[in-house]
Amino acid sequence: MDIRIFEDNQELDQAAARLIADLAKAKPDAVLGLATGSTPVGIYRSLIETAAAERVSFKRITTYNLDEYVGLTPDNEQSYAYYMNQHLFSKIDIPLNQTFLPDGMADDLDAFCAKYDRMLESARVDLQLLGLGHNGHIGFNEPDRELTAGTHVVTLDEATREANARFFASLDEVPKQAVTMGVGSILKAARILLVVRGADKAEVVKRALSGPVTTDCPASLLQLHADVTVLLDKEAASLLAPGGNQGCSPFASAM
Ligand SMILES: O=P(O)(O)OC[C@H]1O[C@](O)(CO)[C@@H](O)[C@@H]1O
Repeated sequence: MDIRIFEDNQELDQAAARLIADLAKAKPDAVLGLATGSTPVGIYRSLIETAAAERVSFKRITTYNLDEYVGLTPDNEQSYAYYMNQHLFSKIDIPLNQTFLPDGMADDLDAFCAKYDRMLESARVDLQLLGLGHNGHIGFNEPDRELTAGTHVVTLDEATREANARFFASLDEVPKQAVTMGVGSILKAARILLVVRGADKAEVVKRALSGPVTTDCPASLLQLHADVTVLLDKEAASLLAPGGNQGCSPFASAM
């Protein structure tokens, strides 16, 4: 794992945006796996700026998002479809028919999941952006005795609903279910970019990067992937042993 630690959150955003922009330049028809939540907001802002400054085109890029709430229409401000349009798609030149998210409104969710997996199979993700939940979830793959490889419907942990309630008017409005790519699909990406910020995630960062590989912490499965880049702010990295077994040079810092 290539772990980079940043003193400055804007530099972290720029570093993540740089990786995505460089991929789009080197491979104009690249397939991106995208994430939502608070973590990528600054990354998308920085990517939009970089794309404008360096004339990076997304016209031939295809994107697949990790997850979506069940029961929220794309025009619902809390849906991840709305989030992606607001924070990225409406501000770059990507054709919307090349952007894909799980459909949490599908009449037959299981059939939709199978279809999403077929799409992911035929378009291998070049770079998968990931955030990290406090309980170690990636996408909406919650800790469990067993994890699911493919796209599936998941019942959200109460802790996840509570963490995400800040985006809704009340906890009651947070959907109880979501559709998420499975860990198998996530691990199939050629390269993974995990981004984590904040002291409140220091413990789970330590578990994910240097703890045992276990379904109790789905992000720990990333240790099995050959090409993972991790961008952390110094608070999120605060419990990692300097130069320890997570393969990290302390404060590799801003590139
Ligand atoms: O960036 P945040 O808002 O802390 O969310 C972290 C994780 O939670 C999710 O948004 C799902 O709850 C993930 O997609 C994300 O990786």
